[in-house]
Amino acid sequence: MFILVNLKTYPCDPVAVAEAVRDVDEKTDARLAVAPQDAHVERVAATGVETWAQHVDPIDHGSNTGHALAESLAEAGAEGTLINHSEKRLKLADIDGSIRAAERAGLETIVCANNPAQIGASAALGPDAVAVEPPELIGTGTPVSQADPDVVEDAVDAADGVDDDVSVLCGAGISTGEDVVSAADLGAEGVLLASGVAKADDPAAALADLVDPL
Ligand SMILES: O=C[C@H](O)COP(=O)(O)O
Repeated sequence: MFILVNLKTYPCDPVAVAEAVRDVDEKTDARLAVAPQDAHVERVAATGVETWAQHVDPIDHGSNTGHALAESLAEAGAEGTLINHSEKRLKLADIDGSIRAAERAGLETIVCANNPAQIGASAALGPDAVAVEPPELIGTGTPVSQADPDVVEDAVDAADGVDDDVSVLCGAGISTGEDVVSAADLGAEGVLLASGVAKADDPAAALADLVDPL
């Protein structure tokens, strides 16, 4: 299982969380990574943890202001990027452009989507993976893999129907190892989570619990 911890703009210490993720990653067969804010990518990557960007824009070097350039994030140490997160929605043409920008910079891609229909459309654009996240469950602590298993299974079917090389993750409310096991049982190859680690009193303990049953 791939466990991607999105730090969003939570007021946690990104380096401390990154070090905890790195330490847990070294003790489990699961693959763990962290997606910090752009300003923290370089410091987080320096810990040795697999580091992801939260977003890239569909742009190239040039006359662009206030954008996230894929090449710059890759140079800072990012190995992959989220695209179209529920909190950073893009138009279809921009999702396509962001995937192409990420590919140009050598970044792995996960396109997020609200539901199985959007997962199918996203898979058709050829990312490495897609992640289904019902927006109403994000940040609630109610795990999508247990509260809405159909949406995960339908997302897996939707992606497989378009391109079975595209991996499917699920996210929203995931915070325990039991939630991760439920996601795997539904066919997800990974989980995307945030508050369960970034807002935990003890992120290292929360991470240990996430991988314990794997
Ligand atoms: O990127 C992560 C997802 O939006 C899930 O967030 P959450 O784990 O706080 O529900």
